[in-house]
Amino acid sequence: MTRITSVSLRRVLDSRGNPTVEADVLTESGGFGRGAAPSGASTGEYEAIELPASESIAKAREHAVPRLEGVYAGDQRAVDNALRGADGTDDFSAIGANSAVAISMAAAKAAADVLGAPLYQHLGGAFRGENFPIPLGNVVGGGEHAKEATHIQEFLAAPVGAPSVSEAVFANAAVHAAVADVLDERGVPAAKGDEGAWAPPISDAEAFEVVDEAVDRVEEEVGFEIRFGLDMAAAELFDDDAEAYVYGDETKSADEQIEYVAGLVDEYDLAYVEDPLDENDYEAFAELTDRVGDRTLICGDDLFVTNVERLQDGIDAGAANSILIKPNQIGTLSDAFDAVELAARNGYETVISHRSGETEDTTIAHLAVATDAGYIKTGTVGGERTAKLNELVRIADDAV
Ligand SMILES: O=C(O)[C@@H](CO)OP(=O)(O)O
Ligand SMILES: [Mg+2]
Repeated sequence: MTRITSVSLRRVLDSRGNPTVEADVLTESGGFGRGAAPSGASTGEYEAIELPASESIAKAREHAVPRLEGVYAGDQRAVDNALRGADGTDDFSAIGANSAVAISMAAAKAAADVLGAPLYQHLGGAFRGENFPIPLGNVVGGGEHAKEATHIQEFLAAPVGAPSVSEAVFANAAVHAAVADVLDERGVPAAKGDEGAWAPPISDAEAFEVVDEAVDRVEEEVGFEIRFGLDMAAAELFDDDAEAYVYGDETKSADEQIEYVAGLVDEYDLAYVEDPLDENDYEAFAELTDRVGDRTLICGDDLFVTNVERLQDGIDAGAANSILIKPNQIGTLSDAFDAVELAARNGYETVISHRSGETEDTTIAHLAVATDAGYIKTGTVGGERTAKLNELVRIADDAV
């Protein structure tokens, strides 16, 4: 029933207006699935390779599509193995991880369609967990996502005490709105960055004050605990030649960076810190985790790139205590599931994540529920972000 009869690929717009790959998968019994690849701006050095959309489509049409016809979409490993076999490299540099992930997601949806099950149920199976992820909502940002704003890439609201997904999602939107009020009161103009977060021309120190104040206001209003966290995207701050983290005119050594982040965790009771150190510095990650890992999540994004080998290195070194999962960093859903499983077996928390360049695709909302992830990072406002958040609200409605 789920035997694939056709795979078609096209170029569509992503949220930055760049071309990205969309895949449609059809099965012999009429099942249909559509998936679209997201795209990063602050990409990790070790990510699978995204090719220009047209090139990736041409290569995938030539090498992958013929291999996929006849494969069972319900057998996700077979689909993803066919993609790996068609590509023949470790990093999808032959057909592009953008085509690979779009097809992988489209096949999963086509199978769910045939089976008459929601995607989270198909992917998670009968024994999936009962938990719903806490959404981490980007409310202030800069770095590679907005020039002339903060050095730290993302300040993320974390509604850890929300009684439901819906209340969590609305709390993050309220923090986003409260940030606008606080900035306005301070006379700071603010445009928005790539993910819809406010991108004010203020220092990181002032951004901490603004977000702290906004979170306090909303916490009082809603009556449950809201904390906040960061994606420092420190690989983007790290200058290899200077061997230092560069914050405008200021630099910090690795030791100073550890000291700085540990201080922030305590001062602001941070719930979450992603990529606080360079993607090649497992040792510094381990040191920071040792210092503050009992009271906050230290998450590896560029560090692990959803790759089980890099995650295993991290586990061996004691680096971080959580992993960001981005299917397009590794190229297939099977690979993303393997990373989630390895993380879970070793007590690492998982955070399923969007990219800064996104589409209306909602797969990651289903993936988060299917894998029982503790968190999902998928923005706060803006259509390509609310597509996932609203899907999560629908799943929560549907699943009870
Ligand atoms: O660094 C990140 O975590 C992501 C998403 O927020 O950004 P990008 O997609 O640009 O890598
Ligand atoms: Mg990141």
